[in-house]
Amino acid sequence: MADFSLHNTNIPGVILAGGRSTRMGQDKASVMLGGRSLLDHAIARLAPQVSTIAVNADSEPQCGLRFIPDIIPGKAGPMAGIHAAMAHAATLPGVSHVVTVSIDSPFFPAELVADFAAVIDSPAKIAIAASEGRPHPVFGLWPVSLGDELAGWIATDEKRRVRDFLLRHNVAEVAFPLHPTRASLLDPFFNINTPDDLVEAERWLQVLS
Ligand SMILES: Nc1nc2c(ncn2[C@@H]2O[C@H](COP(=O)(O)OP(=O)(O)OP(=O)(O)O)[C@@H](O)[C@H]2O)c(=O)[nH]1
Ligand SMILES: [Mg+2]
Repeated sequence: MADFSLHNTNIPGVILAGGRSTRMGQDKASVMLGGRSLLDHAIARLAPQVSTIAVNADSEPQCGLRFIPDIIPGKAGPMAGIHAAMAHAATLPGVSHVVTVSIDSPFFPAELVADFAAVIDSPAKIAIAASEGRPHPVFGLWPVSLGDELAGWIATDEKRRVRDFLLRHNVAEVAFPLHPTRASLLDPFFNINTPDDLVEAERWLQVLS
């Protein structure tokens, strides 16, 4: 039997909205989808699942939520945002893990945090999302105790690929099913990186029940 279980009433969430948005050509947080910004989509989807929400970005978003910039300078990639999330969550009382979601996947599962929490059976375990056999490691539940180690890894690893960091740890990959719509099945981690992806996301929004 597992000797550790996570109470999913005290898991803070961080929306990862940093990065360069090169392919989109504009800050993804303020990109509009179905009349709402991607930031508002992420907040609406995450709020029922977490105890608090903070936004990791380069500049303060106009949403009134706690703003946590990268601590490690130089746009070091998604792991820098995950590091900022861990450092922030480590200041909150009684918190062992923090969940991260990406700003550019607005259809992520409503059960994300509950399904992550269910597989955490030791304090140092990481859970990351997968769909259709592919991992989506920016969607993860991270032990806040890994903050210092992650900072050291970012400082020394050349490529700073999330997958390489995960290889060093106890990780559970949680597979999420495709989501039924009035058209075909939607990958809940559908990712908006380009203006064309945004057009496709608008089409998905029309057929979601
Ligand atoms: N904090 C932080 N987050 C980042 C950084 N780079 C990417 N991200 C986040 O990581 C996730 C995946 O980002 P991508 O879509 O791969 O990259 P992007 O920089 O937003 O866009 P591209 O420049 O088009 O690759 C998103 O949630 C980004 O906000 C970074 O340097 N710092
Ligand atoms: Mg992306």
